[in-house]
Amino acid sequence: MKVTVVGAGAVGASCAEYIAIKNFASEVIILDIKEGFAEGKAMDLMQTASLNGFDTKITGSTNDYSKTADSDICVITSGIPRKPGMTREELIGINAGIVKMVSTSLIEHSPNTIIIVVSNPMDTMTYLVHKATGLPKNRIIGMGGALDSARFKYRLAEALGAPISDVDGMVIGGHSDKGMVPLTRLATRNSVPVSEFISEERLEQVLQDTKVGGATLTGLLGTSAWYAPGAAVSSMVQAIACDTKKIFPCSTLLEGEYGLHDLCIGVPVILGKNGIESIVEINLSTSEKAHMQESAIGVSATNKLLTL
Ligand SMILES: NC(=O)c1ccc[n+]([C@@H]2O[C@H](COP(=O)([O-])OP(=O)(O)OC[C@H]3O[C@@H](n4cnc5c(N)ncnc54)[C@H](O)[C@@H]3O)[C@@H](O)[C@H]2O)c1
Ligand SMILES: O=C(O)C[C@H](O)C(=O)O
Repeated sequence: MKVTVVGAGAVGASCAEYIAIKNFASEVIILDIKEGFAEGKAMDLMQTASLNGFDTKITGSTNDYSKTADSDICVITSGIPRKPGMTREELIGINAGIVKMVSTSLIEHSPNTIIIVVSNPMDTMTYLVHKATGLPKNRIIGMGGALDSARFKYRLAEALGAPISDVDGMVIGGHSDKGMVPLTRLATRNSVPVSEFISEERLEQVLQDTKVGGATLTGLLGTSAWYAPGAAVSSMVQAIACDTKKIFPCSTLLEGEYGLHDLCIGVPVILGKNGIESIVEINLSTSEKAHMQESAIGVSATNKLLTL
């Protein structure tokens, strides 16, 4: 199993580290445009191998895509992150050009690969990769919902005073401050609806804190987060590499599912060796449907800013 991660920055390196520590891939290539940067990150990570007990071989490359040839999975984390006070959508001007160039370079060398898009604004970048590469929809997957759901579970556990392992919940919709749709109605503590334990007001606070999870961290860190994003990507890579068929909310091209067309947005999917094995259509309440519709309008408006 060969995995390429483009962008050796905060998220790319964290993602490569978690993939290596989980020890399911034989090879991870990290590629960056900055001279020597990916090679340095790869060497530093390889020097953790004996300490962390993994055999994954990590190699760095400065923009040499021939090193990425025949990758089974490629992750795109290249591009600029936001600064405090910015929205993810404001990154489109710089990141669209980077993501377009990177995705076409990747498939030149790995025509059968599965691409996971991380760069922001992620739903629009995932749509752009569709337009730029023409790959089948099961092989282009945006990462957002896995991270947002992890943050949702963190906030739920905090509100419930429960261990996170006792909590389950999912966030669908666009990966944006306004567009996320945390499914509070379906969240549970060990199979019991969370509404049995906490008030509607507290649950609303959990929902709001979840939606601004990325912005909150950006305010604290001065740049956007990397540990949870890296862990979220690595879990998706593992599900594909090990053909687990686990459900993750992912950004995927919708062609009528959830009543939506011609955009990529977060919905539950089954991940396996073919990438997206299927989209899971769950019954949403009237208000969840309305939030999803509103979220889709936001994503489509950002898509319109692309020059395709
Ligand atoms: N989808 C998500 O949930 C999620 C989560 C976190 C971050 N992000 C996004 O991921 C991106 C990366 O964030 P980061 O914190 O790692 O940023 P970073 O600045 O630490 O790293 C980005 C890296 O991309 C490299 N790069 C730029 N242009 C490139 C090119 N053409 N080819 C190869 N490499 C190139 C840079 O040299 C840099 O090393 C940002 O757009 C950020 O908003 C998304
Ligand atoms: O918040 C950001 O800009 C980065 C990322 O999308 C996140 O949610 O951490």
